[in-house]
Amino acid sequence: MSKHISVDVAIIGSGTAGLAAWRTARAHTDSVVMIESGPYGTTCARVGCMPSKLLIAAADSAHQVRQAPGFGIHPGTLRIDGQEVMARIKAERDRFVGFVLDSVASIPDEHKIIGHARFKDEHTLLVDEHTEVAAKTVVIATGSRPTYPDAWQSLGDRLLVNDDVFEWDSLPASLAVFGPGVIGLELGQALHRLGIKVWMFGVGGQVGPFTDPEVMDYAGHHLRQEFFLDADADVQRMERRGEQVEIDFCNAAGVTERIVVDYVIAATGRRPNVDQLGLDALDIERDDKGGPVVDPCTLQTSLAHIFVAGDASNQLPLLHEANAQGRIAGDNAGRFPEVRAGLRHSTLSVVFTDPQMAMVGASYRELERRYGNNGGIAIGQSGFENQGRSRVMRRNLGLLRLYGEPGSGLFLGAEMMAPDAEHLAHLLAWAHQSRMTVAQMLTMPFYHPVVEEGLRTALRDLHARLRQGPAMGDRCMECGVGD
Ligand SMILES: Cc1cc2nc3c(=O)[nH]c(=O)nc-3n(C[C@H](O)[C@H](O)[C@H](O)COP(=O)(O)OP(=O)(O)OC[C@H]3O[C@@H](n4cnc5c(N)ncnc54)[C@H](O)[C@@H]3O)c2cc1C
Ligand SMILES: NC(=O)c1ccc[n+]([C@@H]2O[C@H](COP(=O)([O-])OP(=O)(O)OC[C@H]3O[C@@H](n4cnc5c(N)ncnc54)[C@H](O)[C@@H]3O)[C@@H](O)[C@H]2O)c1
Repeated sequence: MSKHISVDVAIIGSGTAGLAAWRTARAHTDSVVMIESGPYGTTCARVGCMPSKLLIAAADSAHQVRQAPGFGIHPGTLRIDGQEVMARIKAERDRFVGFVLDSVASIPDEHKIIGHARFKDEHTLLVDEHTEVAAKTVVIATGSRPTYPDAWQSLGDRLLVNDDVFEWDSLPASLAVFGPGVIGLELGQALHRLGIKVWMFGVGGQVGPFTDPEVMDYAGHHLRQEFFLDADADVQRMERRGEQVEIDFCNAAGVTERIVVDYVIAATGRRPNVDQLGLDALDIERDDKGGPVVDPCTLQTSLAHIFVAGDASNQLPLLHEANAQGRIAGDNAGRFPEVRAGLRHSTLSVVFTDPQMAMVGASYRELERRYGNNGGIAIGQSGFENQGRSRVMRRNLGLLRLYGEPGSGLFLGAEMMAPDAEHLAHLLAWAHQSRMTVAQMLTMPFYHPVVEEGLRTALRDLHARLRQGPAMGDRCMECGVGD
């Protein structure tokens, strides 16, 4: 090691969590370093949230053109220029990355080290072979990376992960997407709507983030109307043939079918980047996947001066969580040993499919565990097929299920595939974090005609099932003209 430094706080990773940790730690001390082994710019801006939403925005545009005849509008032949689509995505992506690079540039040079960090011991990090950092506290904010079966490596450059999609100069003709989870569905549906022939394969029947079987069934059924989706696929063979990939799978009729695609996208989950940190050098408590056990309120590990934030913590791999966790961990690392329990928000996640998917508060599976599966919770629901505003917009697809606690009437959580779920989910998350009862939520104002009236229908249903309000009629008034 050519250089030895000593600091109060060392942060490993300069993604969303690392940058947030740097800002909050800096409020306590100027003796902070942030170590980064890859390019600056964050996963969110470079290969995650932002480019994926840009791709989806282009796909939405194509979809609206295709939907226009349903309103009596006939825009003519749709032409999708793959080069222009990708050029806009990359230009806007670069703009978002540029904002992050600007804020990284504003961090003093002495606070930044380039290289891969690993632990030598509880208070010492080695960065590549050039710097040894002695730190009073450490924040691990190393993010996550895609994971897929090793055997798929044989596909060479025909095997892609999300990062690769955003480097395309144009759009391919055909794809197989493995993993109908969050990334697979967002990318797969968008690419299908951009004219690519998409086959999507899953395991075990899981679709999207859902744990409520009714919402999952609804989503699977609806998505299958749009593109090929086998959520419990029997894929028998996958082999590279020249510049393409040949896949044999057992189709719904039980017959082996062969497809040939330009690329395979692996969207089969992500793993925290904690396996190359030299954790074996530490006597730190680990979970069953080998990651450090992390206190959700302080973000401390069993070694009190080592914190984990963002995707690396393996809690909720979402952007706002990375930011919130980074702030808590950085604040605690800076103020150590006077650590504080930070505010953890109610769970809120949104998948930008069409219709969107969302989860709020406790999931159905969590509540089943907590309350038992013998009717322990009350469930209210509403469909969006006949919801007034949704029908007006011809976006009348969706199922919203709300969970409430019998007796107290507390709102516990929700799972949904619904129009504008991103907005419904925020209302519900705010109510959940405010610990509102279903009765209190029903006293809130609802405009007309809006998608939120569908939420009110589900709340009334839940209220009735909690036996705190009148039974729902077969048809609710607001589906048509409103209250
Ligand atoms: C395709 C896609 C779409 C997404 N869409 C959304 C969305 O719409 N909404 C949402 O909320 N979330 C979304 N996410 C998730 C979100 O992007 C992540 O939760 C978030 O970016 C994680 O931030 P982070 O700081 O934990 O990790 P990162 O931003 O990945 O930062 C980790 C950093 O640590 C560095 N590093 C790793 N190991 C070391 C080491 N040993 N030494 C030094 N540096 C190291 C890495 O190079 C990296 O720069 C999406 C993710 C993907 C992949
Ligand atoms: N809108 C958003 O907020 C957003 C968008 C993208 C990603 N993310 C975050 O990134 C995380 C990771 O996303 P992801 O989609 O990679 O993971 P995921 O866990 O959501 O989905 C992985 C899917 O792959 C399936 N699978 C696993 N092995 C398989 C195999 N061999 N063949 C076929 N299918 C297989 C799983 O059953 C699951 O359905 C998400 O949990 C989310 O937190 C969020």
